[in-house]
Amino acid sequence: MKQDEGKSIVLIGFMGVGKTTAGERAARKSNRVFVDIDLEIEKKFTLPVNEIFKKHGEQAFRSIEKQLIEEHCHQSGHVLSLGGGAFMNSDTRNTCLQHTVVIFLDITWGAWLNRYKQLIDTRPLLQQKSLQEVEQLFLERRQVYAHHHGKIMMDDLSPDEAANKIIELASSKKGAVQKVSKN
Ligand SMILES: Nc1ncnc2c1ncn2[C@@H]1O[C@H](COP(=O)(O)OP(=O)(O)O)[C@@H](O)[C@H]1O
Ligand SMILES: O=C(O)C1=C[C@@H](OP(=O)(O)O)[C@@H](O)[C@H](O)C1
Ligand SMILES: [Mg+2]
Repeated sequence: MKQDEGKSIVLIGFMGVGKTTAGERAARKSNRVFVDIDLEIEKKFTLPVNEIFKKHGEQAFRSIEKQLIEEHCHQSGHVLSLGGGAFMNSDTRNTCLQHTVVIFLDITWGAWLNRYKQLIDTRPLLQQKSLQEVEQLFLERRQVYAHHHGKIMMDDLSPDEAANKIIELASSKKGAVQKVSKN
């Protein structure tokens, strides 16, 4: 990687927190290339995520997801929005933490609940679960998202405000991240 281009920024967090929306804006504002991993998976299967889960199963989705993140993590100067489940894979997690600046977009359960209805049609994992089970998943995953280089609380942020914070936080973390990657 050319040092002056900088590491890519990887956005993690629970489904619906705003990784795709804020990531696209952060990339545009900072002249970086934006990659949404879900969109790349959809292009590979030529199907929406929901249909991939139905026709090919979650395992097939996770396998391509892992492969695509691995490829994109080694590019410099990009903004990558991951799907909310991608970081549960320990290989993916370690690759991202080693080669990119990982930013956790966090949200409280109460604020997330306001988005639930607008998410359910397009997020297969929400369709199979009661609200209580979704909350359990939210809490479990939050512990895994705790492995990050920086965190932004999204409750009261517009997509543009979140994008500005992502750019600011990523540039402030550059030194610390370079130190980690040398080990
Ligand atoms: N900062 C925000 N404030 C309010 N709603 C948002 C915000 N960011 C995204 N949304 C809305 O929440 C939904 C999920 O956003 P999305 O970017 O797809 O999240 P993710 O990629 O984390 O699943 C979309 O309907 C989007 O319009
Ligand atoms: O949390 C998950 O396991 C998933 C999150 C989704 O992405 P978003 O986090 O962008 O909604 C998408 O990858 C798929 O529906 C599975
Ligand atoms: Mg997304």
